[in-house]
Amino acid sequence: MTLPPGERIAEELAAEGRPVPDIVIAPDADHLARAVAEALITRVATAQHVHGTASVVLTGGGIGTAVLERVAALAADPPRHRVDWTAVDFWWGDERWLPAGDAERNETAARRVLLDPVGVPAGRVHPVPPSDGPFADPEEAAAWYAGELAAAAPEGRDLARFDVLLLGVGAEGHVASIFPGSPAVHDRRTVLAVRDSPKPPPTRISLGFPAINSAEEVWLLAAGSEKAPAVAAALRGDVGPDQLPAAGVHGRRATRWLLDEAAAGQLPRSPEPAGR
Ligand SMILES: O=C(O)[C@H](O)[C@@H](O)[C@H](O)[C@H](O)COP(=O)(O)O
Repeated sequence: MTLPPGERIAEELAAEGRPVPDIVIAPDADHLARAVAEALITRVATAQHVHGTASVVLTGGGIGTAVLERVAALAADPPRHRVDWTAVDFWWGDERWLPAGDAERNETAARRVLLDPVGVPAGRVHPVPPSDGPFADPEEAAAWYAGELAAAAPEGRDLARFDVLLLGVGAEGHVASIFPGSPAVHDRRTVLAVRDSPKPPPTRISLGFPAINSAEEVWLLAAGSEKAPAVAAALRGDVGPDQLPAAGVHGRRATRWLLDEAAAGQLPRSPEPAGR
């Protein structure tokens, strides 16, 4: 599999003194999902080696779910992939405010394709509350989820440790349920209710920037040519997070953009080697 790095844009960012994210470009969405799944398993295994446990924040969306399907397939080959699935905590970067078990909930998809097949224990799955749960409205549910994140904080930290936080990227540059020009962009809370989302359903709960950017590693996933303008603008840094929320996220230790060729289509590229 060819995964050429986005060398030229990295050089440009470095020349401007801006932090250089890691850019990986896979040939297509299928190869991307496989490559991200392999990388995620390796990262989780490493975190377990160091901390005894690992913690992953999941995203909704097509490529995010495809990655989890691939992780489940790889997990069926334990001699190659030694992850203890009973020692991985799963949180969500955003959720749709819908009843438990609704097919549109990010939790429902994640349980079906990965969490149930690999046998993650209930106590390690931390779903955002559903609309038919104990909370009267998404604001109350968001406040409760913020409390859960705080309660899981290791000593010396305010929030649970996130080893990897996955984020799909919308064509207009949204991440989690932080949409361009919405109040969520400026909200400093760790978890917030989102109303009037331009992407259905309209009511959602999302981590805010402070929680997203507390992750050790943030992995932004994008496949398809409709994502190319947002990806290029976010990486060039010429548009701020208010217009392009994807431009406002970064991990404490690493920020990785994991793209397919189509989503990377508007990035500056190194010249083709002579003779090709
Ligand atoms: O619940 C959601 O809708 C999301 O978490 C959302 O932020 C998603 O990740 C992006 O819209 C990308 O989705 P696609 O990969 O399907 O384009």
